Amino acid sequence: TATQDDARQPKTDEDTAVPAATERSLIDVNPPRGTRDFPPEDMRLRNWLFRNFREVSSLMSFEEVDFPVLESEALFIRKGGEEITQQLYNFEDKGGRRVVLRPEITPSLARLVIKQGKSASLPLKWFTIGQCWRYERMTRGRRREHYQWNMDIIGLPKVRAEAELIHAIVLLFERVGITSSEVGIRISSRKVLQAVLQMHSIPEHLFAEVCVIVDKLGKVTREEIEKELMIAGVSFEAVKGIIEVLSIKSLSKLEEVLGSEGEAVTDLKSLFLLAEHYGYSQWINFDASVVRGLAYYTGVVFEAFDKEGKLRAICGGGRYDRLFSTFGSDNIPACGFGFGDAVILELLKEKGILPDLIRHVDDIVFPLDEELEGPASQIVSSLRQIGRSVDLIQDKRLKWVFKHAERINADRLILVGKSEWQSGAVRVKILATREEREVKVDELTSPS
Ligand SMILES: Nc1ccc(Br)nc1
Repeated sequence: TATQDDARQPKTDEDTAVPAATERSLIDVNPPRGTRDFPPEDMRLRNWLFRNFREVSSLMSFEEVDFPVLESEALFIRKGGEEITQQLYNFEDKGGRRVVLRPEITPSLARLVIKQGKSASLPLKWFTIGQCWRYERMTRGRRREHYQWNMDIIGLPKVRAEAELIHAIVLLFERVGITSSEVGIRISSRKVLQAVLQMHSIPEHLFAEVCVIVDKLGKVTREEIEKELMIAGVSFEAVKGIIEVLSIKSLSKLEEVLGSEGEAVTDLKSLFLLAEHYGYSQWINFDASVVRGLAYYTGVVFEAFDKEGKLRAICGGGRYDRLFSTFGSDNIPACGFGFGDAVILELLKEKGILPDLIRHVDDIVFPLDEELEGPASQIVSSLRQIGRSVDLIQDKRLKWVFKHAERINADRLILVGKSEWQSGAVRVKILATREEREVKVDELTSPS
């Protein structure tokens, strides 16, 4: 468009009549703060990643769903002081409604399950890939949007659901070339923390808030954690107990501390046994410090991380068995994870294993002069009719066309020339063999 042309370069052709001294102010060509454009090369990489998300979802027999990026603010108002609810991209629309650009997917998913009611026969295995937003003061210069692959299993109370979700994550890593020596999946259960709070008679209503605070372990100082826990009403003794239990790194040690009968230990032992059967034990380890930062998790929680510790969590998730009742619905057990589009690509880049995503087109068609544009269009149409991708080139010199054919890895370059056309033929160059010959037009669409 004119603006883009102007943006690219000032006009120098004498035949472009630009008034001598016009005031032209260039628009800001950058996207809004914290957001990204996806020019073709980046879009090819994003599509490659999303194709892998979709293929894993299909391997697991998950159904795709989608929701509006715009949601009612009420869906995300919850106690517990989570970062995600303190950074809502919220505003009032022209109808005076309080709305948000969604910060996560799970509440929308729960909303749709409730809306579908009995017509949604459980268990449901749903996935989506959607853009999520946060409004963060740009002081930290972090992105304000990212895309998340979400996989959720609704209606299965047992840890075999979590075992399925972790299998999906492992399958994804294997597909994109990541190994278990580079990435691990830390697993724990919030029932560990629940047991500790019960041991110290900490009231249930503090559970979610304590989880959100404890999730900051490793991100803020231990003193800060202890201070926030005390402010939240957790006794000094309980704070010590919490920190002590969360430093446990083995299930056997956890069993020593909590006993063998509690749900935390039995759930985790079942999950690690299932992992053996799936054959992905080498990807996972128990780590009691994993609690995740979302208030609504109630059971098993997990997150994938790069073992060099350079990056933020690659993905994370867990069981949320009370979310539906907090929305006023009959309660439905559920678990799920979110897998962002940014950290995984940073990791692949850092490992030097980003895929080389070349362009390709089956045919390039180029009329050698203007009066042959009609015949060229006729050829293009017949080729596309049989499903061949065709790049029709106009207003270029032949030298540029040859270079372009190499650049976009065309299989064939079809030159429409006057003399050949008069005998119902065109010149075809096969790029792979560099062979060039005259071909009858109706042969172009026959399987070669
Ligand atoms: N929840 C959320 C949304 C957007 C980004 Br970027 N990160 C996290």
